Amino acid sequence: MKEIRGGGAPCVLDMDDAATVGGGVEDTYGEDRATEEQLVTPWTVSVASGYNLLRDPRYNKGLAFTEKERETHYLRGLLPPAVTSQELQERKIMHNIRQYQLPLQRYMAMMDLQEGNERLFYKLLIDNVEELLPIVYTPTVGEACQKYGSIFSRPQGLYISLKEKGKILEVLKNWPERSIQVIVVTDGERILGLGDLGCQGMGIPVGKLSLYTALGGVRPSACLPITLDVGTNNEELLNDEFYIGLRQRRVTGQEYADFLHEFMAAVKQNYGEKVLIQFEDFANHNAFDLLARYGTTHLVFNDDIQGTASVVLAGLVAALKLVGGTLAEHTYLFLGAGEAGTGIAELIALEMSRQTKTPIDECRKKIWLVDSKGLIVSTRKESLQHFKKPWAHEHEHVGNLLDAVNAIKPTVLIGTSGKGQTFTQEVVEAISSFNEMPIILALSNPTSQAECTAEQAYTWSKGRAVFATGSPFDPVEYNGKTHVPGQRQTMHISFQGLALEW
Ligand SMILES: NC(=O)C1=CN([C@@H]2O[C@H](COP(=O)(O)OP(=O)(O)OC[C@H]3O[C@@H](n4cnc5c(N)ncnc54)[C@H](OP(=O)(O)O)[C@@H]3O)[C@@H](O)[C@H]2O)C=CC1
Ligand SMILES: CC(=O)C(=O)O
Ligand SMILES: [Mg+2]
Repeated sequence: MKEIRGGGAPCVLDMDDAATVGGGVEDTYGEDRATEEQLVTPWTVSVASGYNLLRDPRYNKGLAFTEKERETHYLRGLLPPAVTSQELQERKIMHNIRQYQLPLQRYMAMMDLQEGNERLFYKLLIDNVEELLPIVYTPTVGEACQKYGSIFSRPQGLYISLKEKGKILEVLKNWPERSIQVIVVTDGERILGLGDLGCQGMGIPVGKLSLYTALGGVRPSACLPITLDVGTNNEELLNDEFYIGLRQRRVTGQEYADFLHEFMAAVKQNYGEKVLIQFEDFANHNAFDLLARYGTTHLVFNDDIQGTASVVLAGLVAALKLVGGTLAEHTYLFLGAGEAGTGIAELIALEMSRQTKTPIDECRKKIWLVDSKGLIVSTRKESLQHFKKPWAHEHEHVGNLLDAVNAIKPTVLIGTSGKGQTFTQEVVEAISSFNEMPIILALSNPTSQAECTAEQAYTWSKGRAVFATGSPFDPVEYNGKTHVPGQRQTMHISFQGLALEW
């Protein structure tokens, strides 16, 4: 047995109950065992009770507090008399959320719930994942970030700005939780395909971490969303009176590197070396360097480079069962040669190399990428960013995607450009003219930035495309056949904002 003393009465925990459950973090607060019937002791600094308990999202149960709990925790009179189950509360909230016409209103309702009753929020998310994922993550989170200054009510994570330079460790200590397992951090420079949203990128770490809990089972108290505010180059935000970040342009070079270094050191000092730091939506001129710099000293992961690659490879392996052939027998063409594009390309090449025992350089030759200047070819090598160089193959200059499709004749076309409507009718018809079942992945987020819509992909390929998107699309009817996840050979990956449908 051990005794924990807060400001109120001592609480006695059975040590077996406090045992480590997963990831090496002790379940100090009893969250792993919490059910609706059994209220875990509501520790804050002291045991929360009465009015404070109702305002503590981690322990608030709203009208689901039982008569006994209302008595024990000084809640009498603070709640209306009805006692309702969590299930009834869930039905009520879903009913209310569905009344909202605008996705952003639904997003705000979900954020309110997260701030008011965390367990109900996660129950809702888990039970209605297909419906609510597009609300708490892409596409709606993109609009939420664009308007974050206007809709901001309460902070949901840590904001660490240049004002805190030299004091980042102290700032981390202001966060109420000690046992952090996962940090998702952004500097807001490449939010989905929407560009630099500065401090308002906070919606991304908050949304991604809610998926860690809802889909991955990581305790909410072990998750920490962080936004590093190093300024923004978004003039519209700098001139927006509601903007919540620093009103200055981004710092770069040594000043940026020093700030990031202080942050990385402070995280390790405060939470130990086992905390996972997930970099999210950094611009590529920083993302690759951060991963390389901290890959050997910290437990780091870049979702856009590495996470995307793993779900796309998994999707391709599944697609090949339908289309036929091995990874090495296919030819790949990417639109977009940044984090997502080169990250996916590298993992495909690695797996191809593993499967065929062929040197990776040879495997890379099956993969071609187009960036804003055209096909990446060897004559451009000198001027290319380092992460593009491995993809500079021998070929004459090709200036645009349509010409590249006709020249390379890919069997797989992958969009990671962040630019909407770039898989035009000509492009889809071209790839469909020499493939019975072209694999087309329009991965850019949010929906407005998708390279093409599901309807366009199925219509222009005459229903033959094996199609996947980054943000979800409704089922499409083409020639009397409904192309919908769950019908035909369907696979659906809903993590990482990726919905693969075929
Ligand atoms: N579905 C998913 O799970 C994921 C989706 N994404 C999405 O992928 C997109 C890109 O992200 P990321 O790779 O990090 O971004 P980057 O900025 O690193 O890369 C974008 C790439 O697209 C190229 N590009 C931009 N516009 C055009 C154009 N009109 N024609 C040809 N190429 C163009 C850029 O060219 P240049 O280098 O010449 O500037 C660059 O190579 C985003 O929309 C993001 O939301 C990202 C991660 C996961
Ligand atoms: C899904 C994701 O991580 C992105 O679009 O950036
Ligand atoms: Mg991302």
